[in-house]
Amino acid sequence: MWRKCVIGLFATIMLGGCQNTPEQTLYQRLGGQQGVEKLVDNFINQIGHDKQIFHFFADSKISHFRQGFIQHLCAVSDGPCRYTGDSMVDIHTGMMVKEGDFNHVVELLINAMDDSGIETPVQNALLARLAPLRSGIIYR
Ligand code: HEM
Repeated sequence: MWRKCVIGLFATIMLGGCQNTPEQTLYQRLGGQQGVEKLVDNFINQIGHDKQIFHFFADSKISHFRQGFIQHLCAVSDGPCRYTGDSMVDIHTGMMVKEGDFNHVVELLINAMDDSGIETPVQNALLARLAPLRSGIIYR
């Protein structure tokens, strides 16, 4: 009798638990809008202190880059945004970004995610979404 009750209770908790915890989007796992904005601010801070990458941004308007990158990350992570900026190819054409530069920017993004306290599985999920963009960014 007790055993049946315990099993019944366990099943109820498990099913209830499933119903109450729908799968989170990557955007939510990044901390939503606040989390994405903090991540981009940490990323800009990383770029600002980096000798290899900073020169690419020397003529850029950082407030415009910030808004565009936030919107792009929000859209890429299934957040409630639509990216309205130029394509990755159009933006990065003429920069001649080398493979090593791209890899270094990824490292800076990882540093920024560490600074934000984003957990490794969430970091990996975001990097997996950005990796396919590589060919549209390098050697253009
Ligand atoms: C996964 C990698 C990358 C992603 C997702 C990405 C995404 C973006 C986006 C969305 C913007 C537009 C922001 C706006 O609206 O102004 C942008 C701008 C820019 N990106 Fe990237 N980017 C990546 C890698 C790189 C790399 C490797 C470099 C150089 C080493 C770079 C250099 C720049 C520069 C200089 C701008 C500003 C252009 C301007 O001032 O108009 N990006 N990027």
